[in-house]
Amino acid sequence: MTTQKETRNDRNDRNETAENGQGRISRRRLLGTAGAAGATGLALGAAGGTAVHAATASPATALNTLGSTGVPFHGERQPGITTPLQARGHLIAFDLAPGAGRKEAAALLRRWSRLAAEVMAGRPAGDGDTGVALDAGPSSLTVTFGLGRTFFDRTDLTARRPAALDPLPAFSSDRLDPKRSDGDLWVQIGADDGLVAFHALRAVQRSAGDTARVRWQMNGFNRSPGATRSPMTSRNLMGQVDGTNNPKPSDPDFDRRIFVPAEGEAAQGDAAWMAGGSYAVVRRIRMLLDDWEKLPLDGQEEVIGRRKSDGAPLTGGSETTPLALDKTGPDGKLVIPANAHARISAPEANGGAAMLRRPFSFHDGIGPDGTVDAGLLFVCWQADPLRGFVPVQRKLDRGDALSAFIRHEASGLFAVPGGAREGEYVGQRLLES
Ligand SMILES: C=CC1=C(C)c2cc3[nH]c(cc4nc(cc5[nH]c(cc1n2)c(C)c5CCC(=O)O)C(CCC(=O)O)=C4C)c(C)c3C=C
Ligand SMILES: [Fe+2]
Repeated sequence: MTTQKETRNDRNDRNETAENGQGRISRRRLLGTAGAAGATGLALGAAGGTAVHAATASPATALNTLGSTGVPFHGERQPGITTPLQARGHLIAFDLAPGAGRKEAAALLRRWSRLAAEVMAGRPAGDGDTGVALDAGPSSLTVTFGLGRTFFDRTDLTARRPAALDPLPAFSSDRLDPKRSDGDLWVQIGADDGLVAFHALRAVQRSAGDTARVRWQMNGFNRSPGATRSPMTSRNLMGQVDGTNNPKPSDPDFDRRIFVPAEGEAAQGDAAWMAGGSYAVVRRIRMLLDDWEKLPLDGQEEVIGRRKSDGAPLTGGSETTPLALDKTGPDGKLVIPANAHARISAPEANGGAAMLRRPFSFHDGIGPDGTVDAGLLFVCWQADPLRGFVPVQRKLDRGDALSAFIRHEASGLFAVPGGAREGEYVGQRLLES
């Protein structure tokens, strides 16, 4: 008989175990880890970030590195923040059901955390597993949990709500649909396989039981690993190389900008439970592709300030060359226009404000107005939205050339607590202290 603790593809490995300091894992899996580490280096090029990979392939199934690459659920930080962009994504927000309070919310987060640890390791989702992910390895699945502003009122924890969850300011270009915005709880699911991602999504939905109801769901995608000759920064649905100037985990101030510190002002008092956590701003940004695609190439490049072919600044060099913001052309005009998106959003133009952008593209067919309903599920991560998303969006709202081609249609801000240690669940430090 196969136990739930076993990997979907790991049934022959039962007797070949070795201690890894965190419990027992299969010897073949340990060997596989070394192989997957090579793949980690490849994957990092897509989004930057670190993920510890544990492979789960057995010789019987000979998974390639895409399927066998796994991301651990337990750790100081939640997965899905610095994990390289995955090919598939689901964003889903829940509201606690009437009558569900702190006790029920704690039980739900405990259930979800257990479930996430299982499916991220490539194991079944418990009794009644749907079988959708049978045959597949973990495929870089990540499940990330966040708490919305209203969660704290529903659970009588208003006094512990961090100031960073104050509502985002209204922006003049907002066209937000409240039904597709906010939510008590938020779950981000990413994987490099569509079936593995869907399997986790359904398991999360079913495990919500009577405690929480789906408020909204959005489905997205990115380029699949291996689709390009070598690992490259991904493109968005406007065709631009998008993600070049993201903060890198190797930057000296990366942790300070993206994660709430364990010590210092931000970690004191009522929000100490957020140590190691981060704040996610989620925006559904529709792209007005019919208008964008009519714009000639040089016009498109001026909107961003970078070449479309390779993402290099219009001032020359390659993708990673810094923008020469002061450079003028023979006509005396700035080569990177004053309203170019890359100029306006740069940290230098925003008092150093920075965020880690980790989006998914979306395509939901044709909208009621007959135009394509596609764009960017913009997800950005920061230690404090007032030093990340807010100042940058304020600036973009006032004079970004890209504004004519996009529409912000939904919005959410979520506190994403630090990772759960073994035996712990996400949010436990808030809910049980
Ligand atoms: C408030 C934050 C931002 C929103 C909203 C946003 C929307 C958005 N961006 C693109 C395409 C590109 N953005 C690029 C760079 C870039 N964008 C932001 C912020 C927001 N973008 C930042 C902070 C940066 C980096 C600026 C820098 O440091 O140079 C680029 C250039 C390549 C890159 O660095 O990633 C593109 C292309 C779209 C299509 C979009 C909404 C749909
Ligand atoms: Fe941008």
